[in-house]
This record gives sequence, C-alpha cells and structure tokens, in this order.
Amino acid sequence: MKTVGIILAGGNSYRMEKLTEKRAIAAMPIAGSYRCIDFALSNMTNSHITKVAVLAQYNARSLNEHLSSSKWWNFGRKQGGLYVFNPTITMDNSYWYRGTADAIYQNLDFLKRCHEPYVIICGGDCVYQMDFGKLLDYHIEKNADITVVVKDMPLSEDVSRYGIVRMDEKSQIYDFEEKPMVTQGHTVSTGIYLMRRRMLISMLEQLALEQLALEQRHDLVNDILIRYKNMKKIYGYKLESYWSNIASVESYYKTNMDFLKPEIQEEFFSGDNPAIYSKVDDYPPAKYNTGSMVRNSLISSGCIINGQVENSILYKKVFVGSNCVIRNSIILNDVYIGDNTHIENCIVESRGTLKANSYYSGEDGIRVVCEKNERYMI
Ligand SMILES: Nc1ncnc2c1ncn2[C@@H]1O[C@H](COP(=O)(O)OP(=O)(O)O[C@H]2O[C@H](CO)[C@@H](O)[C@H](O)[C@H]2O)[C@@H](O)[C@H]1O
Repeated sequence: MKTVGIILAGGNSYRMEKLTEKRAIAAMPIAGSYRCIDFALSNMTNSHITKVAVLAQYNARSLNEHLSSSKWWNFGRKQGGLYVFNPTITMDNSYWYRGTADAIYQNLDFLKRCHEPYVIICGGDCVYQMDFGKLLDYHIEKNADITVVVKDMPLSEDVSRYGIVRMDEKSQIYDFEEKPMVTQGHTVSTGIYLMRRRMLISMLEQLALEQLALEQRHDLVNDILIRYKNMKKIYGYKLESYWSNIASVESYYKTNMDFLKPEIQEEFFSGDNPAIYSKVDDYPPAKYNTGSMVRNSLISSGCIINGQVENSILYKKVFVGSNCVIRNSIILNDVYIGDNTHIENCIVESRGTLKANSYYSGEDGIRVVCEKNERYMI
C-alpha cells in the first residue's frame, strides 16, 4: 500500500446549534442511512487505502460507537486497520488536541510506524465521493510536495468559511487565504491534502520545536500550508463532482435535502460508482400503513408511517401518527410523532416524542426541534 489515511474528526462548530450537543459533526446522520464520516471512510477503502486513523475529540462518544468495528468499511485486515485516536494524557503531554496539526503530532508515533510513503489527510465532516488513487497519480505526475483538493464553488455561495486558493495555469497554488473576510476567488480548499509521510513528520516536528519557544502553532492550514506555500510546491487538484462540508444547521439541512434530487442520487448510488459503506443496524423494513402518503422522501428501515410525508428524510425507527403532515423536514432516528402533528422546515433531533396535535415550523429558516423522550431521561 502506498498511502495511509488520516481523518480529522475532532472539531465542532457553534453554527450546528443543538445538533452537536449529542454528537460530533463526523457522526451526523446523512442521506437517510449514513453518518458523515462514512463518506471519507468509504473513499479510503474504495481507493484501497487499508490503514486509516480517525482523530476524534469533541463529543466523540457516538462517533466511537459508530466506529467500534472496522469491518463495515473493510479495514479489518492484518496489514492495515481502522485506528481511532482520542487525546490521552501522557507523561509528556497534558493537552487536548489544540488544533489539527497538534492532533496529528500527538499521534506521530502512529505515522512513524507506518511504511506507506504517502499520507492523505481529510476531514470527517464532508460529503463526497473521490478516488484517492487518481489524486496520488496527479501528485506524482506534478512532482508536488503537497497536493490540495480544491473545488470551484458557485459565485452565489458565501465562501468566507473556507480556505481560498489561487492557482497558476499549471495548477500550482501561489496564494492560500484561510477564511478571508473578503475575497474575489471562488476556488476553495476542500481540506483534503496529500503529501509524503516523512515530509509531514518533519514539518510537524519543526512546529513542535517552535512550540517549545512558546509560539502557539497548532493548525495544519495556517502553520503548515500557508506557512510553506512559497517554500514547497503545492498543487491544486480540482474535484468536479459533488462536495459538501457540514458546518452549520443550514449546510446540514441542504446536504441532506440534496439527496432527494435525482441527479445527486444518481451521482452517488447508481452506475459503476463504488458503494458508500456504513454500520448496519438490523431493523425491519419501513411500513406504510393504509392512509399514509409519501412523496419524494427517503424513509429508513424501522419506520412506521400513517400520515403524509413530503420532501423529507426520515431516519431509522421514526413513527408518524395518523393525519400528520411532514414537509421539507429531516427527522433523526427514533422519534415518535403523535397524531395530527404538522412539521415543516424542521430538523427534529433524535430520540424525541412530539405530542399529538402539535405544530412545528421553521418560519425564516430551519428550526431545530429537540423534544426529550421520557424513555431516555434517566
Ligand atoms: N483539535 C482537533 N482535533 C481533531 N480534529 C480536529 C480538531 N479541530 C478540527 N478538527 C477537524 O479537522 C477538520 C478541519 O477543521 P477546522 O476547524 O480546522 O477547519 P474548517 O473545517 O473550518 O476548515 C477546513 O476545511 C475547509 C473545507 O471544509 C477548508 O476550506 C479550510 O481551509 C480548512 O481549514 C474538521 O473535520 C474538524 O472536525
């Protein structure tokens, strides 16, 4: 194997509001039956990368639970495996992961023990399909030190939450601004980087030396990519297919809703596209009772539908009572919705009970509904 994978999955965003009170972004449910991190993991395994480390930190319990067996993504091999590294206190380190570079540095032993010449680093918070083998071929062909996967975003999109790159005609990156307030460019970094493993190790060791001199340098983008942009050959590799980053309630909602579009379904799930893998639960098939009506929706296993569901995504084990109307909404798993309830433009948090005859609607945006279920209030 030529490449080892690192998935950064320890961050949080206040723009996810209550949704990340329960779980890390990487563990957010996507497209009816996946978790966000399944996309990065599946891309790794489909690209024949057999050794992958997930660096988890913030609210990691449900993520750790999801990753408890490597078999779902086919990493359970002798010459590889799925490693989940949460921060630990040791004799010479008493910090949490202070940033993305520090998260990798704290697990440098793992990287040092690998034999693969290259390393791919990506986030666990993005939804996309990608052949990392092609990325490696490009990296070698360009004789690059670092290759950053980039994406042209629509001009209408606010790109101030991304790294913005500027490339010359040979795709070499000559400018990289991390989350600028104002920018002309719309080519963004997707947070996916490929480089030689040994080079990464030496750059991280250099950063650690500077930290001894009390400089706070813990970030992969500011303290590696931007710092070395004039010293290393950094190339951009354009991703033409679907890519979405989950960082706010709006982007979470939009990404899920994208999976109701036939062209996105086709892009991910039809033809010769490799599968997206996930941990499988053994729930019975969804049941549509007499009187139910479902239009353009994804309904997961274990659901029981009595009322109307339109342009919505229902995760596992959702019960929809009689005469309910659920429209343009996402219902996370294990939610009970009593009769005559109306839900529109909402994301309903998992394991809740919505009483009969209730009305929930996002008026000027998406409303996150968290109704506790007595069964889980211990
Ligand atoms: N302490 C920590 N330990 C472990 N994991 C951690 C961590 N802090 C953050 N992470 C994880 O690392 C990834 C990057 O998170 P960051 O918060 O550093 O940057 P952000 O996602 O905003 O932008 C980044 O990704 C966007 C694309 O989505 C790029 O445009 C931008 O340049 C780039 O900085 C995420 O998957 C996050 O969960």
